[in-house]
Amino acid sequence: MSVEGVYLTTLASLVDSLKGRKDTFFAGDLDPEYEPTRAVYGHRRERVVFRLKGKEWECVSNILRDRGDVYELVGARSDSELYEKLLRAYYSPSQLEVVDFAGSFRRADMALRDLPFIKFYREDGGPYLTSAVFIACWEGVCNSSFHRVMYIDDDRATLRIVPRHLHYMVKKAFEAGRDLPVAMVLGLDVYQEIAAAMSPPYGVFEVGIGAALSGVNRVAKTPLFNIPVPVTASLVVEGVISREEDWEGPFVDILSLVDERRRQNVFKPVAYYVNAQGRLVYHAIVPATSDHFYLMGLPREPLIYESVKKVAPGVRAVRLAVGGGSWLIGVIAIEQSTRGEALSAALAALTAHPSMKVVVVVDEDIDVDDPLQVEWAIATRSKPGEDVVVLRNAKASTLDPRSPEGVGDKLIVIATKPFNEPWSKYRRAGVP
Ligand SMILES: C/C(=C\C(=O)O)CCOP(=O)(O)O
Ligand SMILES: [Mn+2]
Repeated sequence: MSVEGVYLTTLASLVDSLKGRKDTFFAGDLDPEYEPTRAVYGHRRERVVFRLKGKEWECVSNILRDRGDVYELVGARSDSELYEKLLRAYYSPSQLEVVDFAGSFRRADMALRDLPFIKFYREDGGPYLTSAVFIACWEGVCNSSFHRVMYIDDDRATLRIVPRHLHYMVKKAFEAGRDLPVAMVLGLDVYQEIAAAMSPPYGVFEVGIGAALSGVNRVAKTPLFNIPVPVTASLVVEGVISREEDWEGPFVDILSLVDERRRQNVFKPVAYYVNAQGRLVYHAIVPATSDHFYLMGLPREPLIYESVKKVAPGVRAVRLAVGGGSWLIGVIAIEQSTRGEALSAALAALTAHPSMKVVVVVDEDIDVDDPLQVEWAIATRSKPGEDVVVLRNAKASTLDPRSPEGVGDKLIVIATKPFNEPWSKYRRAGVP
């Protein structure tokens, strides 16, 4: 939601911009147990603003109700503009300017119980933070990524670390006989959130990507661990990811399934810092609702698009379908220019997003946002004996109960018109 071209570069300014808007539901004080989930489920088409009973936080949910909200925030009018903007930031992260930490944050006397932990679903193993971003640096490389955090007590919380960059840093620190110092950041602006979800190659600091998107490139280095954090954050918690393990989960994830309980490392807070305005604003992402889909899945689409474009220059659209939790099912629309291109496009999509389990390739006349059109394409344009490929035992999503330990099968469905056949047999009849 850029206001006349000015990007809303803090979560507080975004919340302020919602005041008086008809498309916002002001829910008042909510009990942190289930009430935020109920409010979001009851107001899917509205932004939801609330306070958590007994806590100081202003919370906002449903920031991203649909793709249109992402376009508006990034200043794009179409997928191609959105992808172009996200990829430009991805390949040209901003140079970060380091400013004085004391100018942006002040030390606060807080404990984990003061943070906006919410129990979202009956099946959740405890109250959770769902928009905490962890920033860590190891041997000159800094990384920023989302991790769900489960409250244990005032000094301990477990976080889910899937085997990506933070996992690698934690492993390296443990091999060196050390806990990993981190900054847990809450209330980041949405541009930094998108960047943290993009997963660029190891060595690229996501905060530079977020800065390129928002235009705010200022970071401050935390007093104890010297970790650069965006000055837009509401709260910074310095702490360590310790070698101690405890239970994390169960937790209802993006697929609306109960992700299993696992032994995970314990986060131990050391010092809390509130932004200089003293305003605690939090993005309460209700799992398996639109904020989750558009913050976790959508930032992967430009990377899938780019990968597909290498082998299929006529790629028209890329979707992580909401029916697959915006994570497991991809739909790719291409204008075919050579034989075999559709299969290569499917392989490129699977490579770009290893959590993708099913990929359907359709022609350019199919609307990738309309599951009925995708079904129609499968029904009329695919010949299963030739157009269905199953790959076994590849890297897969840890969220899929059919891919234990993140190893699973892939399904490719080519639902494009056979390359050499005429369109006349395959075109949908029009109404004159
Ligand atoms: C744990 C994850 C998401 C969630 O809790 O909703 C990330 C899963 O990533 P994979 O690489 O697909 O396992
Ligand atoms: Mn990274």
